[in-house]
Amino acid sequence: MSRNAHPAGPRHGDVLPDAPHGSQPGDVNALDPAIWPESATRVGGELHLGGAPVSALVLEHGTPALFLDEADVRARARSYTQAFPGIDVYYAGKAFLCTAVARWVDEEGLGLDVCTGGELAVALAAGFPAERIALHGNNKSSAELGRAVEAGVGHVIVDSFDEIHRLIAIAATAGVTQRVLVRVTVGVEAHTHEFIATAHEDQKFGFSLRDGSAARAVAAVIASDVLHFGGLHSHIGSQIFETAGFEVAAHRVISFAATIRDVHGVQVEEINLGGGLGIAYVPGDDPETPKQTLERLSGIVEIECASVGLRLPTLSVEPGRAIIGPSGVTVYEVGTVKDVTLDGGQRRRYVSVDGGMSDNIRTALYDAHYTCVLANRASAAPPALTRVVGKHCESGDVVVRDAWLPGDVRPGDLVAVAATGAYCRSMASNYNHVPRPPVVGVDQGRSQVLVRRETEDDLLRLDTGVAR
Ligand SMILES: Cc1ncc(COP(=O)(O)O)c(C=O)c1O
Ligand SMILES: N[C@@H](CCCC[NH3+])C(=O)O
Repeated sequence: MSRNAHPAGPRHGDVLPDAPHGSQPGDVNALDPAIWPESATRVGGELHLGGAPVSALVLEHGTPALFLDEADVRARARSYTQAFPGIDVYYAGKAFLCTAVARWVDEEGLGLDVCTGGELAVALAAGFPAERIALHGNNKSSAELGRAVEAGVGHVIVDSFDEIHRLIAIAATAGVTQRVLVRVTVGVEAHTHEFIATAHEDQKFGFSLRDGSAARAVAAVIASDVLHFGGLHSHIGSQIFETAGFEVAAHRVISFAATIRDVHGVQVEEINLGGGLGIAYVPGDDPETPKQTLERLSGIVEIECASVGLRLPTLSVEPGRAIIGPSGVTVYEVGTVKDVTLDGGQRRRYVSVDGGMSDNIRTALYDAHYTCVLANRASAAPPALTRVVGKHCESGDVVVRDAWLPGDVRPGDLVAVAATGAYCRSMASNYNHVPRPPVVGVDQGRSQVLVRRETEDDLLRLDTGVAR
């Protein structure tokens, strides 16, 4: 298992100053359409997002800020629902959720996957139809389960025997029948960073197919008269480019569905193959289109079902990153530029920006790679290999490990980092008491604050002021 979220060998983002493959890119001002949202263009050298110049966006909203291209999010959501009619698509809210995004995906006809009471609260506050909400989580509390049952969520994906017992008690008290899917661990080693692979045996999610826990969980659900067994769920990991893992997962889940039919005489209504579809972060990343992926998954399910004589279940998926990731761009202001001399004499340039690991932990956590550009102007200066770092008191506070930026980047310039829509703001922290940045929707030249910037007052609001 690779440690790297991008395990496919050397690439642009891995280049060190002294590396033999450290060739300079052709044009450091270019915006690769595979990485940037469709509305990202340069007008007179300046980056425009959602039809607005970045200087105007920053004047109004400050830096750092995460700009979300609404049309891009909606188009990606639609590309899933329209790619393959008949497949149910749930947007995985963990990638990023606020009430506006919940409404966008609702309007585009998707369901919503939430995995905590907090995400459920945001979905309900947005008026998201409860019957199209699915509740995940390996440690749902009684309060979270109770809230979900009371709200009438479409299904709960059960993940432990404790939870099944808890849910039976809650549904019985509420006098309702709750539909559930059983999350199974299929034993697949997904080709992604080990922290985001979720289908190998030795981790916390799901019931193992191998040791019989999944069979016992399904039996417990079927035996309960307040739970309705809706089907099976498998999620093998995140930022996955190869579909081989999904093929193995589908094969194992469908064999299990055939066993359930044979043992219990119960037809599996739905098979959810989870999320995990990768996106392009750096040049050369080449994910499949939603249409290609869904066609392939549905083809695999059809073949597997035919081979065991199983009636075709509804297929569902839960993309998060692939819907919201490429639509987000984080814009920072450069504060300092410093060149250091490495052992061996090479120089490395450190460009410090006004955010960092508090608004994007992925570089530090997963060795993730990003693409960035000088945003307020184009520059013809020779490119310099640059490390874009944050303002936190931590040497691992890196936003973009190795980027080619024009050699004349200076304090006051704006740097835009692409593909930050997923798992950046949603995993943001207040480390060093840095207020979290706003999320600003951009569309057709207009911008709207979706989540406002935190203030120092917000930080102090939780501090009771009690001395002891
Ligand atoms: C159960 C489940 N579904 C869906 C997702 C969404 O994954 P992604 O954003 O990679 O599509 C995740 C996160 O990995 C998950 O754990
Ligand atoms: N948070 C991870 C993905 C895993 C999320 C859901 N299980 C990332 O940033 O890539």
